[in-house]
Amino acid sequence: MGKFKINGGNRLYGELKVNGAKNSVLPILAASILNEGISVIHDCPKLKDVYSMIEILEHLGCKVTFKGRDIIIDARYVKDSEIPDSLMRTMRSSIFLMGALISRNKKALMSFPGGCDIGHRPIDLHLKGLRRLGVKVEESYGYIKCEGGKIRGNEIHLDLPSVGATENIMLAGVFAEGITIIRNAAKEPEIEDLQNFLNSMGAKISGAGTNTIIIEGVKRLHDTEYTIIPDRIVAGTYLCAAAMTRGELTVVNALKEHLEPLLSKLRETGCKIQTGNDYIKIMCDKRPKAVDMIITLPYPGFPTDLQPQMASVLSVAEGTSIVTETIFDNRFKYTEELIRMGADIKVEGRVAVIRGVEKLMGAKVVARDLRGGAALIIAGLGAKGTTIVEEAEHIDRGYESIENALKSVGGDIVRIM
Ligand SMILES: CC(=O)N[C@H]1[C@@H](OP(=O)(O)OP(=O)(O)OC[C@H]2O[C@@H](n3ccc(=O)[nH]c3=O)[C@H](O)[C@@H]2O)O[C@H](CO)[C@@H](O)[C@@H]1O
Ligand SMILES: C=C(OP(=O)(O)O)C(=O)O
Repeated sequence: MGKFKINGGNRLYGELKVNGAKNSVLPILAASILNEGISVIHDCPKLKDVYSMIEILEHLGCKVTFKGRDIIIDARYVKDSEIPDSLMRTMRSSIFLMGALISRNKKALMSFPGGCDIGHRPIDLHLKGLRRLGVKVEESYGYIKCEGGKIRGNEIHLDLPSVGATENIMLAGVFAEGITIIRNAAKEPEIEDLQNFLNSMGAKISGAGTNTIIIEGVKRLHDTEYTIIPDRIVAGTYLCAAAMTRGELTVVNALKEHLEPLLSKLRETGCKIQTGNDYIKIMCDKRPKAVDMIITLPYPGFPTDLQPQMASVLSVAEGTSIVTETIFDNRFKYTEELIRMGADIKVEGRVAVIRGVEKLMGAKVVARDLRGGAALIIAGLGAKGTTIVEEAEHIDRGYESIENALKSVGGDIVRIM
Protein backbone atom coordinates (compact mmCIF):
# COMPACT_ATOMS: atom_id res chain seq x y z
CA MET A 1 0.00 0.00 0.00
CA GLY A 2 1.02 3.65 -0.14
CA LYS A 3 3.52 5.23 -2.49
CA PHE A 4 7.17 4.99 -3.38
CA LYS A 5 9.51 7.94 -3.02
CA ILE A 6 12.58 7.67 -5.20
CA ASN A 7 15.56 9.99 -5.38
CA GLY A 8 17.00 9.25 -8.78
CA GLY A 9 20.59 9.10 -9.90
CA ASN A 10 22.12 6.20 -7.98
CA ARG A 11 23.79 3.43 -9.98
CA LEU A 12 22.49 0.00 -9.04
CA TYR A 13 25.35 -2.27 -8.09
CA GLY A 14 25.49 -5.72 -6.52
CA GLU A 15 23.43 -8.89 -6.44
CA LEU A 16 19.69 -9.59 -6.26
CA LYS A 17 17.97 -12.92 -5.87
CA VAL A 18 14.69 -13.72 -7.58
CA ASN A 19 12.01 -15.90 -5.97
CA GLY A 20 9.41 -18.18 -7.53
CA ALA A 21 7.22 -16.86 -10.32
CA LYS A 22 3.85 -15.25 -9.63
CA ASN A 23 2.47 -16.67 -12.87
CA SER A 24 3.54 -20.17 -11.82
CA VAL A 25 2.55 -20.17 -8.18
CA LEU A 26 -0.99 -18.90 -8.83
CA PRO A 27 -2.18 -21.67 -11.20
CA ILE A 28 -0.22 -24.20 -9.12
CA LEU A 29 -1.99 -23.12 -5.91
CA ALA A 30 -5.32 -23.52 -7.72
CA ALA A 31 -4.15 -26.93 -8.99
CA SER A 32 -3.38 -28.08 -5.45
CA ILE A 33 -7.10 -28.63 -4.78
CA LEU A 34 -7.06 -31.52 -7.25
CA ASN A 35 -5.12 -33.59 -4.71
CA GLU A 36 -7.34 -34.72 -1.83
CA GLY A 37 -4.31 -34.49 0.42
CA ILE A 38 -1.27 -32.32 1.11
CA SER A 39 0.82 -30.33 -1.35
CA VAL A 40 3.97 -28.47 -0.35
CA ILE A 41 5.16 -25.74 -2.70
CA HIS A 42 8.66 -24.31 -2.27
CA ASP A 43 10.13 -20.89 -3.11
CA CYS A 44 6.82 -19.04 -3.09
CA PRO A 45 6.90 -15.27 -3.47
CA LYS A 46 5.17 -13.15 -0.80
CA LEU A 47 2.89 -11.22 -3.10
CA LYS A 48 -0.54 -9.66 -2.78
CA ASP A 49 -1.91 -12.05 -5.44
CA VAL A 50 -0.54 -15.07 -3.55
CA TYR A 51 -2.31 -13.96 -0.36
CA SER A 52 -5.51 -13.43 -2.37
CA MET A 53 -5.25 -16.96 -3.79
CA ILE A 54 -4.70 -18.38 -0.29
CA GLU A 55 -7.84 -16.55 0.87
CA ILE A 56 -9.83 -18.21 -1.92
CA LEU A 57 -8.43 -21.66 -1.08
CA GLU A 58 -9.35 -21.15 2.58
CA HIS A 59 -12.82 -20.04 1.56
CA LEU A 60 -13.21 -23.31 -0.35
CA GLY A 61 -12.24 -25.31 2.76
CA CYS A 62 -8.48 -25.84 2.41
CA LYS A 63 -6.10 -25.39 5.32
CA VAL A 64 -3.17 -23.32 4.13
CA THR A 65 0.09 -22.51 5.93
CA PHE A 66 2.64 -20.05 4.53
CA LYS A 67 5.90 -20.74 6.39
CA GLY A 68 9.14 -19.15 5.22
CA ARG A 69 8.87 -19.62 1.48
CA ASP A 70 6.82 -22.82 1.64
CA ILE A 71 3.10 -22.98 1.16
CA ILE A 72 1.47 -26.12 2.54
CA ILE A 73 -2.04 -26.82 1.30
CA ASP A 74 -4.21 -29.41 2.98
CA ALA A 75 -6.98 -29.92 0.42
CA ARG A 76 -8.62 -32.95 2.03
CA TYR A 77 -11.83 -31.05 2.60
CA VAL A 78 -12.92 -28.80 -0.26
CA LYS A 79 -16.52 -28.19 0.70
CA ASP A 80 -17.45 -25.26 -1.45
CA SER A 81 -17.61 -24.76 -5.22
CA GLU A 82 -18.69 -21.13 -5.14
CA ILE A 83 -16.39 -18.14 -5.03
CA PRO A 84 -17.81 -14.76 -3.95
CA ASP A 85 -17.49 -11.86 -6.36
CA SER A 86 -15.35 -9.89 -3.87
CA LEU A 87 -12.68 -12.65 -3.98
CA MET A 88 -12.93 -13.22 -7.74
CA ARG A 89 -12.28 -9.55 -8.42
CA THR A 90 -9.01 -9.40 -6.45
CA MET A 91 -6.96 -10.74 -9.37
CA ARG A 92 -7.02 -12.34 -12.80
CA SER A 93 -5.76 -15.69 -11.56
CA SER A 94 -8.94 -16.41 -9.59
CA ILE A 95 -10.20 -17.82 -12.92
CA PHE A 96 -7.91 -20.87 -12.50
CA LEU A 97 -10.29 -22.10 -9.81
CA MET A 98 -12.81 -22.75 -12.57
CA GLY A 99 -10.86 -25.62 -14.16
CA ALA A 100 -9.67 -26.79 -10.74
CA LEU A 101 -13.17 -26.91 -9.18
CA ILE A 102 -14.62 -28.65 -12.22
CA SER A 103 -11.98 -31.35 -11.78
CA ARG A 104 -12.35 -31.62 -8.03
CA ASN A 105 -16.11 -31.08 -7.46
CA LYS A 106 -17.54 -31.37 -10.98
CA LYS A 107 -19.05 -27.92 -10.55
CA ALA A 108 -18.10 -24.27 -10.11
CA LEU A 109 -19.97 -21.01 -9.60
CA MET A 110 -18.10 -17.76 -9.88
CA SER A 111 -18.14 -14.26 -11.35
CA PHE A 112 -15.61 -12.86 -13.81
CA PRO A 113 -12.03 -12.36 -12.56
CA GLY A 114 -10.38 -9.00 -11.83
CA GLY A 115 -6.74 -8.13 -12.53
CA CYS A 116 -4.80 -5.38 -14.20
CA ASP A 117 -6.62 -2.97 -16.44
CA ILE A 118 -4.45 -3.51 -19.51
CA GLY A 119 -7.19 -3.97 -22.07
CA HIS A 120 -9.98 -6.30 -23.00
CA ARG A 121 -9.48 -9.66 -21.21
CA PRO A 122 -12.30 -12.02 -22.18
CA ILE A 123 -12.46 -15.65 -21.06
CA ASP A 124 -14.32 -16.99 -24.09
CA LEU A 125 -11.50 -19.41 -24.97
CA HIS A 126 -11.51 -20.85 -21.44
CA LEU A 127 -15.26 -21.47 -21.65
CA LYS A 128 -15.12 -22.82 -25.20
CA GLY A 129 -12.44 -25.31 -24.15
CA LEU A 130 -14.39 -26.44 -21.08
CA ARG A 131 -17.52 -26.94 -23.19
CA ARG A 132 -15.50 -29.20 -25.52
CA LEU A 133 -14.79 -31.39 -22.48
CA GLY A 134 -18.50 -31.75 -21.84
CA VAL A 135 -18.85 -29.11 -19.12
CA LYS A 136 -22.21 -27.34 -19.15
CA VAL A 137 -21.43 -23.64 -18.90
CA GLU A 138 -24.11 -21.03 -18.25
CA GLU A 139 -23.43 -17.32 -18.08
CA SER A 140 -25.94 -14.98 -16.48
CA TYR A 141 -25.87 -11.68 -14.57
CA GLY A 142 -22.08 -11.64 -14.49
CA TYR A 143 -21.87 -15.16 -13.03
CA ILE A 144 -20.62 -18.33 -14.66
CA LYS A 145 -22.08 -21.64 -13.60
CA CYS A 146 -20.29 -24.83 -14.62
CA GLU A 147 -21.67 -28.34 -14.19
CA GLY A 148 -19.20 -31.10 -14.91
CA GLY A 149 -21.23 -34.30 -14.95
CA LYS A 150 -19.05 -36.55 -17.03
CA ILE A 151 -15.91 -34.85 -18.25
CA ARG A 152 -14.62 -36.47 -21.43
CA GLY A 153 -11.30 -35.85 -23.12
CA ASN A 154 -11.49 -34.14 -26.50
CA GLU A 155 -9.41 -32.20 -29.02
CA ILE A 156 -9.39 -28.47 -28.44
CA HIS A 157 -7.92 -26.01 -30.89
CA LEU A 158 -7.35 -22.62 -29.29
CA ASP A 159 -8.04 -19.68 -31.61
CA LEU A 160 -5.04 -18.00 -30.04
CA PRO A 161 -2.43 -19.34 -27.60
CA SER A 162 -3.98 -17.96 -24.40
CA VAL A 163 -1.91 -18.72 -21.31
CA GLY A 164 -4.91 -18.77 -18.96
CA ALA A 165 -7.13 -20.84 -21.27
CA THR A 166 -4.36 -23.41 -21.79
CA GLU A 167 -3.89 -23.73 -18.01
CA ASN A 168 -7.61 -23.89 -17.20
CA ILE A 169 -8.15 -26.64 -19.77
CA MET A 170 -5.15 -28.57 -18.42
CA LEU A 171 -6.70 -28.38 -14.94
CA ALA A 172 -10.11 -29.51 -16.18
CA GLY A 173 -8.62 -32.39 -18.17
CA VAL A 174 -6.64 -34.10 -15.37
CA PHE A 175 -9.47 -36.51 -14.37
CA ALA A 176 -11.30 -36.52 -17.73
CA GLU A 177 -12.23 -39.83 -19.27
CA GLY A 178 -9.82 -40.47 -22.13
CA ILE A 179 -7.38 -38.08 -23.72
CA THR A 180 -7.51 -34.31 -24.06
CA ILE A 181 -5.37 -32.63 -26.69
CA ILE A 182 -4.85 -28.87 -26.66
CA ARG A 183 -3.62 -27.55 -29.99
CA ASN A 184 -2.20 -24.06 -30.52
CA ALA A 185 -1.50 -24.11 -26.78
CA ALA A 186 0.49 -21.33 -25.13
CA LYS A 187 4.16 -22.26 -24.65
CA GLU A 188 5.15 -20.07 -21.69
CA PRO A 189 7.56 -21.64 -19.14
CA GLU A 190 4.87 -21.29 -16.46
CA ILE A 191 2.72 -23.75 -18.42
CA GLU A 192 5.50 -26.31 -18.33
CA ASP A 193 5.76 -25.64 -14.61
CA LEU A 194 2.05 -26.36 -14.13
CA GLN A 195 2.46 -29.59 -16.12
CA ASN A 196 5.43 -30.63 -13.97
CA PHE A 197 3.56 -29.85 -10.76
CA LEU A 198 0.48 -31.81 -11.84
CA ASN A 199 2.67 -34.73 -12.98
CA SER A 200 4.46 -34.66 -9.61
CA MET A 201 1.02 -35.47 -8.11
CA GLY A 202 0.42 -38.32 -10.57
CA ALA A 203 -1.21 -36.59 -13.54
CA LYS A 204 -0.23 -37.70 -17.05
CA ILE A 205 0.46 -34.61 -19.09
CA SER A 206 3.02 -34.12 -21.83
CA GLY A 207 3.91 -31.54 -24.44
CA ALA A 208 3.80 -28.35 -22.34
CA GLY A 209 6.31 -25.92 -23.79
CA THR A 210 5.25 -26.95 -27.30
CA ASN A 211 2.03 -25.98 -29.05
CA THR A 212 0.39 -29.40 -28.46
CA ILE A 213 -0.39 -30.57 -24.94
CA ILE A 214 -1.69 -34.08 -24.30
CA ILE A 215 -3.53 -34.92 -21.09
CA GLU A 216 -4.30 -38.54 -20.32
CA GLY A 217 -7.04 -38.67 -17.69
CA VAL A 218 -6.12 -40.34 -14.39
CA LYS A 219 -8.32 -41.51 -11.50
CA ARG A 220 -6.62 -39.80 -8.57
CA LEU A 221 -3.57 -37.82 -7.50
CA HIS A 222 -1.23 -38.07 -4.52
CA ASP A 223 0.69 -35.79 -2.15
CA THR A 224 3.57 -33.81 -3.55
CA GLU A 225 6.42 -31.42 -2.83
CA TYR A 226 7.40 -29.09 -5.63
CA THR A 227 9.69 -26.08 -6.25
CA ILE A 228 8.38 -23.50 -8.68
CA ILE A 229 10.47 -21.81 -11.39
CA PRO A 230 12.01 -18.37 -10.81
CA ASP A 231 10.11 -15.27 -11.86
CA ARG A 232 11.47 -14.27 -15.28
CA ILE A 233 9.51 -11.01 -15.23
CA VAL A 234 10.92 -9.89 -11.87
CA ALA A 235 14.41 -10.83 -13.09
CA GLY A 236 13.82 -8.86 -16.30
CA THR A 237 12.57 -5.87 -14.32
CA TYR A 238 15.79 -5.76 -12.24
CA LEU A 239 17.88 -6.01 -15.43
CA CYS A 240 16.00 -3.04 -16.90
CA ALA A 241 16.55 -1.08 -13.67
CA ALA A 242 20.27 -1.73 -14.01
CA ALA A 243 20.22 -0.61 -17.66
CA MET A 244 18.38 2.59 -16.68
CA THR A 245 20.88 3.49 -13.94
CA ARG A 246 23.98 2.42 -15.91
CA GLY A 247 24.59 -0.09 -13.20
CA GLU A 248 26.15 -3.49 -12.75
CA LEU A 249 23.87 -6.13 -11.34
CA THR A 250 23.96 -9.89 -10.95
CA VAL A 251 20.47 -11.36 -10.84
CA VAL A 252 20.63 -14.74 -9.15
CA ASN A 253 18.09 -17.54 -9.66
CA ALA A 254 17.36 -16.20 -13.14
CA LEU A 255 17.20 -18.55 -16.12
CA LYS A 256 18.68 -17.06 -19.26
CA GLU A 257 16.69 -19.43 -21.50
CA HIS A 258 13.46 -17.81 -20.22
CA LEU A 259 14.73 -14.30 -20.92
CA GLU A 260 16.41 -14.48 -24.34
CA PRO A 261 14.13 -11.90 -26.04
CA LEU A 262 14.87 -9.30 -23.34
CA LEU A 263 18.59 -10.09 -23.18
CA SER A 264 18.87 -9.71 -26.93
CA LYS A 265 17.26 -6.24 -26.80
CA LEU A 266 19.36 -5.16 -23.79
CA ARG A 267 22.47 -6.15 -25.76
CA GLU A 268 21.24 -3.97 -28.64
CA THR A 269 21.08 -1.02 -26.24
CA GLY A 270 24.80 -1.54 -25.56
CA CYS A 271 24.60 -3.34 -22.20
CA LYS A 272 26.96 -6.25 -21.67
CA ILE A 273 25.36 -9.48 -20.50
CA GLN A 274 27.04 -12.51 -18.94
CA THR A 275 25.11 -15.63 -18.01
CA GLY A 276 25.66 -18.78 -15.98
CA ASN A 277 23.49 -21.72 -14.96
CA ASP A 278 21.37 -19.71 -12.58
CA TYR A 279 22.40 -16.09 -12.93
CA ILE A 280 22.40 -13.19 -15.36
CA LYS A 281 24.87 -10.35 -14.96
CA ILE A 282 24.33 -7.02 -16.67
CA MET A 283 26.90 -4.26 -17.03
CA CYS A 284 25.94 -0.88 -18.44
CA ASP A 285 28.22 2.11 -18.39
CA LYS A 286 26.87 4.33 -21.16
CA ARG A 287 23.64 5.93 -22.22
CA PRO A 288 21.56 3.14 -23.83
CA LYS A 289 21.13 3.11 -27.61
CA ALA A 290 17.63 3.04 -29.10
CA VAL A 291 16.33 -0.23 -30.55
CA ASP A 292 14.30 0.02 -33.70
CA MET A 293 11.84 -2.77 -33.03
CA ILE A 294 10.25 -4.38 -30.00
CA ILE A 295 7.13 -6.42 -30.71
CA THR A 296 5.40 -8.23 -27.87
CA LEU A 297 4.39 -11.77 -28.82
CA PRO A 298 3.45 -15.04 -27.11
CA TYR A 299 6.44 -16.96 -25.74
CA PRO A 300 9.19 -17.22 -26.96
CA GLY A 301 8.53 -13.71 -28.32
CA PHE A 302 9.20 -10.54 -26.34
CA PRO A 303 6.96 -10.73 -23.24
CA THR A 304 4.21 -8.16 -22.88
CA ASP A 305 4.91 -8.22 -19.13
CA LEU A 306 8.32 -6.61 -19.78
CA GLN A 307 7.19 -4.12 -22.42
CA PRO A 308 6.66 -1.15 -20.03
CA GLN A 309 9.95 -1.68 -18.16
CA MET A 310 11.95 -1.84 -21.42
CA ALA A 311 10.12 1.20 -22.80
CA SER A 312 11.12 3.08 -19.66
CA VAL A 313 14.80 2.34 -20.44
CA LEU A 314 14.29 3.39 -24.07
CA SER A 315 12.80 6.71 -22.98
CA VAL A 316 16.37 7.87 -22.19
CA ALA A 317 18.08 6.07 -25.08
CA GLU A 318 20.04 7.74 -27.85
CA GLY A 319 17.72 7.70 -30.86
CA THR A 320 14.17 6.62 -31.61
CA SER A 321 12.67 3.25 -30.65
CA ILE A 322 9.44 1.67 -31.83
CA VAL A 323 7.52 -0.56 -29.45
CA THR A 324 4.51 -2.56 -30.67
CA GLU A 325 2.14 -4.21 -28.21
CA THR A 326 0.24 -7.05 -29.86
CA ILE A 327 -1.11 -8.95 -26.83
CA PHE A 328 -3.20 -6.41 -24.90
CA ASP A 329 -5.05 -3.42 -26.32
CA ASN A 330 -4.42 -0.93 -23.49
CA ARG A 331 -0.95 -1.49 -22.13
CA PHE A 332 0.53 1.95 -22.78
CA LYS A 333 -1.17 3.90 -19.99
CA TYR A 334 2.13 4.30 -18.16
CA THR A 335 3.48 6.36 -21.09
CA GLU A 336 1.25 9.28 -20.01
CA GLU A 337 3.06 9.23 -16.68
CA LEU A 338 6.50 8.92 -18.30
CA ILE A 339 5.61 11.99 -20.38
CA ARG A 340 5.04 13.88 -17.10
CA MET A 341 8.65 13.00 -16.29
CA GLY A 342 9.84 14.52 -19.57
CA ALA A 343 9.74 11.48 -21.88
CA ASP A 344 8.96 12.05 -25.56
CA ILE A 345 6.53 9.26 -26.47
CA LYS A 346 3.75 9.19 -29.06
CA VAL A 347 1.28 6.35 -28.90
CA GLU A 348 -0.79 5.52 -31.96
CA GLY A 349 -3.01 2.51 -31.31
CA ARG A 350 -0.73 -0.42 -30.55
CA VAL A 351 2.52 1.37 -31.42
CA ALA A 352 4.61 3.67 -29.24
CA VAL A 353 7.28 5.83 -30.84
CA ILE A 354 9.85 6.70 -28.20
CA ARG A 355 12.31 9.52 -28.93
CA GLY A 356 14.95 9.17 -26.26
CA VAL A 357 15.62 12.22 -24.09
CA GLU A 358 18.89 12.84 -22.26
CA LYS A 359 17.33 12.67 -18.79
CA LEU A 360 13.94 12.19 -17.15
CA MET A 361 12.83 14.58 -14.44
CA GLY A 362 11.40 13.47 -11.11
CA ALA A 363 7.63 13.98 -10.86
CA LYS A 364 4.52 12.77 -9.07
CA VAL A 365 3.13 9.86 -11.12
CA VAL A 366 0.51 7.17 -10.68
CA ALA A 367 0.95 3.42 -11.20
CA ARG A 368 -2.12 2.38 -13.20
CA ASP A 369 -1.20 -1.31 -13.35
CA LEU A 370 1.47 -3.76 -12.20
CA ARG A 371 4.15 -3.61 -14.90
CA GLY A 372 3.40 0.01 -15.80
CA GLY A 373 4.06 0.76 -12.12
CA ALA A 374 7.38 -1.10 -12.26
CA ALA A 375 8.29 0.96 -15.34
CA LEU A 376 7.71 4.16 -13.35
CA ILE A 377 9.95 2.96 -10.53
CA ILE A 378 12.68 2.28 -13.10
CA ALA A 379 12.13 5.75 -14.53
CA GLY A 380 12.35 7.28 -11.05
CA LEU A 381 15.65 5.50 -10.34
CA GLY A 382 17.19 7.11 -13.42
CA ALA A 383 15.53 10.53 -13.18
CA LYS A 384 16.95 13.78 -11.90
CA GLY A 385 15.33 14.68 -8.59
CA THR A 386 12.50 13.04 -6.67
CA THR A 387 9.75 10.86 -8.07
CA ILE A 388 6.66 9.80 -6.18
CA VAL A 389 4.94 6.70 -7.59
CA GLU A 390 1.41 6.52 -6.21
CA GLU A 391 -0.82 3.43 -5.92
CA ALA A 392 1.89 1.03 -4.87
CA GLU A 393 -0.72 -1.71 -4.40
CA HIS A 394 -0.64 -2.47 -8.13
CA ILE A 395 3.11 -3.08 -7.93
CA ASP A 396 2.75 -5.25 -4.79
CA ARG A 397 0.66 -7.70 -6.83
CA GLY A 398 3.81 -8.86 -8.59
CA TYR A 399 6.89 -7.64 -6.69
CA GLU A 400 7.85 -8.62 -3.17
CA SER A 401 9.08 -5.52 -1.25
CA ILE A 402 10.51 -4.04 -4.42
CA GLU A 403 11.79 -1.07 -2.42
CA ASN A 404 13.94 -3.28 -0.15
CA ALA A 405 15.33 -5.22 -3.10
CA LEU A 406 16.32 -2.06 -4.97
CA LYS A 407 17.62 -0.37 -1.80
CA SER A 408 19.93 -3.34 -1.18
CA VAL A 409 21.72 -2.61 -4.47
CA GLY A 410 21.98 1.14 -4.01
CA GLY A 411 18.60 2.52 -5.11
CA ASP A 412 17.33 5.45 -3.05
CA ILE A 413 13.73 4.32 -2.70
CA VAL A 414 11.36 4.16 0.27
CA ARG A 415 7.72 3.37 0.78
CA ILE A 416 5.68 6.20 2.27
CA MET A 417 2.02 6.35 3.28
C1 LIG B 1 -1.54 -15.10 -14.28
C2 LIG B 1 -0.91 -15.06 -15.61
O1 LIG B 1 -0.28 -16.02 -16.03
N1 LIG B 1 -0.99 -13.91 -16.30
C3 LIG B 1 -0.33 -13.79 -17.56
C4 LIG B 1 -1.21 -14.37 -18.64
O2 LIG B 1 -2.45 -13.66 -18.61
P1 LIG B 1 -3.71 -14.26 -19.39
O3 LIG B 1 -3.73 -15.72 -19.21
O4 LIG B 1 -4.87 -13.46 -18.98
O5 LIG B 1 -3.32 -13.90 -20.87
P2 LIG B 1 -3.80 -14.63 -22.21
O6 LIG B 1 -2.63 -15.33 -22.81
O7 LIG B 1 -5.00 -15.43 -21.93
O8 LIG B 1 -4.22 -13.41 -23.10
C5 LIG B 1 -3.58 -13.11 -24.32
C6 LIG B 1 -4.58 -12.48 -25.26
O9 LIG B 1 -5.63 -13.41 -25.52
C7 LIG B 1 -6.88 -12.80 -25.37
N2 LIG B 1 -7.84 -13.80 -24.87
C8 LIG B 1 -7.48 -14.56 -23.79
C9 LIG B 1 -8.36 -15.49 -23.29
C10 LIG B 1 -9.62 -15.65 -23.90
O10 LIG B 1 -10.45 -16.45 -23.49
N3 LIG B 1 -9.92 -14.86 -24.97
C11 LIG B 1 -9.05 -13.94 -25.47
O11 LIG B 1 -9.37 -13.25 -26.44
C12 LIG B 1 -6.63 -11.69 -24.36
O12 LIG B 1 -7.59 -10.68 -24.46
C13 LIG B 1 -5.25 -11.21 -24.75
O13 LIG B 1 -5.37 -10.29 -25.80
O14 LIG B 1 -0.57 -14.23 -19.89
C14 LIG B 1 -0.36 -12.86 -20.29
C15 LIG B 1 0.26 -12.86 -21.67
O15 LIG B 1 1.52 -13.41 -21.64
C16 LIG B 1 0.52 -12.17 -19.25
O16 LIG B 1 0.56 -10.80 -19.55
C17 LIG B 1 -0.05 -12.33 -17.85
O17 LIG B 1 0.90 -11.88 -16.91
C1 LIG C 1 -0.82 -8.85 -16.37
C2 LIG C 1 -0.21 -9.49 -15.40
O1 LIG C 1 -0.77 -10.32 -14.50
P1 LIG C 1 -2.29 -10.83 -14.36
O2 LIG C 1 -2.57 -11.71 -15.51
O3 LIG C 1 -2.24 -11.58 -13.07
O4 LIG C 1 -3.16 -9.59 -14.31
C3 LIG C 1 1.25 -9.39 -15.18
O5 LIG C 1 1.80 -10.19 -14.40
O6 LIG C 1 1.87 -8.50 -15.75
